[in-house]
Amino acid sequence: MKILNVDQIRSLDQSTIQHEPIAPINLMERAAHTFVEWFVDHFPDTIHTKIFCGLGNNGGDGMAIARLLLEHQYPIEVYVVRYAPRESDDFMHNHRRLKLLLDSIHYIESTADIPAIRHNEVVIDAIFGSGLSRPTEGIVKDTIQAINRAPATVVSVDIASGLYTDQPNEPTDVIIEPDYTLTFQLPKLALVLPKNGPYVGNWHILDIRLHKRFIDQAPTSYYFTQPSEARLLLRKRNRFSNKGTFGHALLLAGSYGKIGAAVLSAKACLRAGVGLLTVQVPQCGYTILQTVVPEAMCSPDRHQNILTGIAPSDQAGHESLDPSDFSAIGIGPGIGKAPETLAMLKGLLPSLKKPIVVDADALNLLAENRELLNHIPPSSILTPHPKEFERLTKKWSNDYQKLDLLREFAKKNKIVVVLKGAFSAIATPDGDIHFNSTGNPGLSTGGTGDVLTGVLTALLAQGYDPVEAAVLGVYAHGLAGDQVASQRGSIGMTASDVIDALRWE
Ligand SMILES: NC(=O)C1=CN([C@@H]2O[C@H](COP(=O)(O)OP(=O)(O)OC[C@H]3O[C@@H](n4cnc5c(N)ncnc54)[C@H](O)[C@@H]3O)[C@@H](O)[C@H]2O)[C@@H](O)CC1
Ligand SMILES: Nc1ncnc2c1ncn2[C@@H]1O[C@H](COP(=O)(O)OP(=O)(O)O)[C@@H](O)[C@H]1O
Ligand SMILES: [K+]
Repeated sequence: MKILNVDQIRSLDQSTIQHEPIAPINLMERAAHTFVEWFVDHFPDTIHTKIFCGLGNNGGDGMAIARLLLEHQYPIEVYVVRYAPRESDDFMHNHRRLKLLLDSIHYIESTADIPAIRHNEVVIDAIFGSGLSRPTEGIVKDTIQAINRAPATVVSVDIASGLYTDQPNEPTDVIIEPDYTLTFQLPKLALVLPKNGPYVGNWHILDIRLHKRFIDQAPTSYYFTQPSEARLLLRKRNRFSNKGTFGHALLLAGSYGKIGAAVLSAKACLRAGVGLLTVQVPQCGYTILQTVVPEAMCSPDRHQNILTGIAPSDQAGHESLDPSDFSAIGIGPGIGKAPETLAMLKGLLPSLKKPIVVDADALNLLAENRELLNHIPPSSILTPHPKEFERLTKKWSNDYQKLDLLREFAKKNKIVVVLKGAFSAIATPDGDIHFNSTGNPGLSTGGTGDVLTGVLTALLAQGYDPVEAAVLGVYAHGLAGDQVASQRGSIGMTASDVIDALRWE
């Protein structure tokens, strides 16, 4: 699903009005209807609801929502924040209709007009939507602060009032902090950025049937992975397949005290459908790996405690590995940053031809030896969390700048970069960014990144195109986390739970 910018959204509204065709006021009515459908599903009709409206079309939505909630018998109060002398036409239309049904509509012109808001109430925030063009001030700012101080549940219409749709806010901006955002038709860039967490809450998309052809043709570099899109990426298995069909992956993982990282990646790699798996671990990990992941072959490193190289045969009879024998290689989980491990990377990278997966300390080694980036095979997948990404690039001052850095880094190095976190951002060598839609805070626990490395390595080994592998793998990883959360809650989720919950259907 595409993410469009504010100008495109405005044109999309116009295109819908022109081509469907539909009168603007009826489009507003449709938006209000979809909002109310969601609202009725989530809140009983006994709940006291205060609706705060601005004077533009977001306020118009609020007026229409108020009327529809009245029809559903909700006890509502409506407050119009009078910050300017002029209202939009569609606001005025809905204001007139509401006045016929509601004895009193309240107007907020000074702080004395702001009502007390109690904990057992719901606030609907319809002050500003995508039309926000400057920071909130005066009576709007006072009203927003009062709503934020109140213990009530807050639901924002389209986007929290005060939050820009596709550009950074200043830290001093006053913005509604909703529990829910119900956004129309398409996700907005602001909704997937970490710093905006408090101004977004749980957000959902309401389909208001805006002009599909316009959306299909609109240029964008931002996408949000929908379940149907992820499902389409999944390859069907041939009845006559054999284990050779699904590739042979090599994982280079683990060091003394971090063999668990190797175990987790290995198990996840198998659960993501790889045909054959070899794991190279330091010798201290050999027995562990052979015991807990018997499905994987294990190649012990020459070194007892760290990884030092894809070893040629030695006197102890350790078999030599040839990187070109593997359909995909994943490097990094738990490997540490010993000089010998760096030497291994330096020796290995230039010899590789196929895309690989690079994670964790392998990324930190790259950050400290940036010339190695030139030897990463094209279309490889790097999976930094924000701190690792900062080490690879530089500090950013806001999330929008971070996205620019991410895009440039992926383009310049011709690689796929998965910047992990809530709504992980996957940057492609072409400069597109796909935000993941699955996952939850339960995944913020040690080892889930190692699981992702195993999953991505398995998908590459099976021949998935690297961008598709990243989009599908990150989606499936998050979905597994959601599955665990729905069964046992998100607190206390472990990386092993996530592996067990991986499903490919
Ligand atoms: N155009 C359409 O067809 C539809 C629009 N819809 C609603 O319309 C909203 C956008 O409406 P508008 O474009 O009227 O804009 P808003 O209602 O978001 O804002 C109203 C106006 O306030 C002014 N303004 C911006 N920032 C301000 C500030 N900080 N202080 C004071 N005034 C400020 C601007 O002139 C802006 O146009 C969407 O978010 C959505 O809720 C929906 O009804 C769906 C259909
Ligand atoms: N709040 C969150 N919502 C969704 N996914 C999350 C959240 N926090 C972490 N994750 C996911 O969990 C994984 C954590 O990876 P990482 O930070 O490398 O952990 P580790 O190094 O401990 O394995 C990533 O895939 C990330 O996207
Ligand atoms: K709003």
